[in-house]
Amino acid sequence: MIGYVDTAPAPAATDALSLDVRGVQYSYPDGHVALRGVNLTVPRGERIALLGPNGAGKTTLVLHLNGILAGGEGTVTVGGLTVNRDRATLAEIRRRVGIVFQDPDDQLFLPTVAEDVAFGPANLGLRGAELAARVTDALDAVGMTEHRDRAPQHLSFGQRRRVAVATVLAMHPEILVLDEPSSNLDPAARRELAAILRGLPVTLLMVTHDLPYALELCDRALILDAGQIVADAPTADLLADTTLLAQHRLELPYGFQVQGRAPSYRIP
Ligand SMILES: Nc1ncnc2c1ncn2[C@@H]1O[C@H](COP(=O)(O)OP(=O)(O)OP(=O)(O)O)[C@@H](O)[C@H]1O
Repeated sequence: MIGYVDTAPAPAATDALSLDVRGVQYSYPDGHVALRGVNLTVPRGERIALLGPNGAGKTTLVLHLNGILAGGEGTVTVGGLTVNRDRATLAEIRRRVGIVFQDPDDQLFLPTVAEDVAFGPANLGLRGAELAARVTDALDAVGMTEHRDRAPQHLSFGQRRRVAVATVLAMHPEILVLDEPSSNLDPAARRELAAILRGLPVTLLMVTHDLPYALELCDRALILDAGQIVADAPTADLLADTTLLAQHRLELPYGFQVQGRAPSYRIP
């Protein structure tokens, strides 16, 4: 085990604790074991990068955070509420944990941007001025106000990703989970999205293969490999440990160097 890997018992539920994942194991119906006992604690307001090679279990873990996947061992708690199959609980969990999937087209399906952003809060029962304010604020937060009456399918990929973020922000989530937020963005769009994400007052968990993006946005990073968290440390320390990165098929871009405490942060 490397870094500050969390093997401690679950801390008591507190307002400062946004997410707690305890002993989560999961096998797909075909018997493939994807998660092998994941423990993870995220204090409110932290920004965390979830790194790991293809097939490590990152998406499987993310899908446990709002109950899309369940049924294995262990528990997931969001702001003190345990994820389970109860309908009322699931609805509240899905409000608290907003997931922005890699492909924005998975989240945009209505004729206009504003309607897509209104869809979630309208389902929560919001109407009138309150609903309008949710839409306006969410579009403002991602810099898409001027596009509110356009058809999502006429927007660029980068614009659609911003709208997908807005659809989640309109739900006032406690935790924003992003799957590969920088993929397919040009350098300017990548930088602009980073500025938006940095300014959001939410707990953020970001799955990414873009290690410089993880460094830019997240103070803390985890490596998940073969269904287990194998490192949990300040992002700079973790990315400075080139041996560790190589062990888990992670690579920094050519010429990119990180100053960190590697490998002194390792627990022997
Ligand atoms: N529906 C499924 N049925 C069976 N096995 C699956 C299913 N979905 C994923 N897996 C397996 O579970 C493991 C974890 O997959 P997962 O998609 O969570 O990895 P990942 O870390 O998100 O990978 P990537 O970086 O490629 O997106 C993989 O070995 C994968 O083959």
